[in-house]
Amino acid sequence: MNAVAESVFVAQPYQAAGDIIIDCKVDKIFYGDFLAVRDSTVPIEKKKITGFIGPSGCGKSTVLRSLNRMNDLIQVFRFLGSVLYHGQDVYAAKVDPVLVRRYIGMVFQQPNPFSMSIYDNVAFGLRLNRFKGDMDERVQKALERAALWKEVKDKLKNSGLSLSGGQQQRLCIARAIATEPDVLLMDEPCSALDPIATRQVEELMLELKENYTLALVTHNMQQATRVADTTAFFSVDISHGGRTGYLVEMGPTRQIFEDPRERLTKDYISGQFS
Ligand SMILES: Nc1ncnc2c1ncn2[C@@H]1O[C@H](COP(=O)(O)OP(=O)(O)OP(=O)(O)O)[C@@H](O)[C@H]1O
Repeated sequence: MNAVAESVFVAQPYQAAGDIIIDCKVDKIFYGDFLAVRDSTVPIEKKKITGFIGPSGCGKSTVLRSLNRMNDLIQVFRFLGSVLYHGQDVYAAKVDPVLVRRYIGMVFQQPNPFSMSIYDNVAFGLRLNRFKGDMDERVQKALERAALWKEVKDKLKNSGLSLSGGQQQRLCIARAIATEPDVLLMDEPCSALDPIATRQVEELMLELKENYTLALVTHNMQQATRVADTTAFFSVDISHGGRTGYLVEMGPTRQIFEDPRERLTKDYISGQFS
């Protein structure tokens, strides 16, 4: 593909087979004057795992974090487009971003338990939301769903920071699901974990999709093939002297890896650039 063609490249929209829970249409995303992402339509299907892959700087995290307005915390961030969650634009003027994050939760790259007990970590969001129900039951349920309960049930008062890295990440997942969100955004959740802990978190993702919708940024292409139902491949357009990310292709993971439509996708997954 020559530079001019690449500069106007817009991916064919992915026609999702299932229900779409978040319909994200990025026109442009800026950090100050810097155009970070353009022209990317990324539908997130209900109770599926959508993987975001692509070279460094192509905007995977930027798009992921736009889905629950996490980037609002960055002053120079500007989003042009729409993110429809159950048909409602999360960027509409009257929408409270805190409420958006209540329904669309987030798990980060580095496990980041708070410096408090395992129990209090999981109860944190519930208390913030003034949860009035049975706290013990909800904490247990979240830890069970995060496949951590058996390992921590006798030491709930111990600090969350006393757990191993993999356990800490599962604790963060328990904290994120305790408030019963609909969608979990995961930004390279295994990059700080060893292979065994990575496998556990991947298995957990597959279990979680029975109840939740997941979107996952990963650098690890094997991980995308292992867990993602659908994969979105982003690249970087350097044709105008900038470094602007855009969606090249999105489709069922198998098709993206075994029979990609676009040359760029093929080159990336065959390791010809990174
Ligand atoms: N807070 C910020 N302020 C300014 N520019 C930013 C900010 N965050 C990201 N960027 C820029 O936006 C572009 C996209 O970054 P982003 O982190 O979304 O890419 P990525 O594909 O997730 O990269 P990586 O795989 O390296 O994590 C990059 O050029 C990056 O430098």
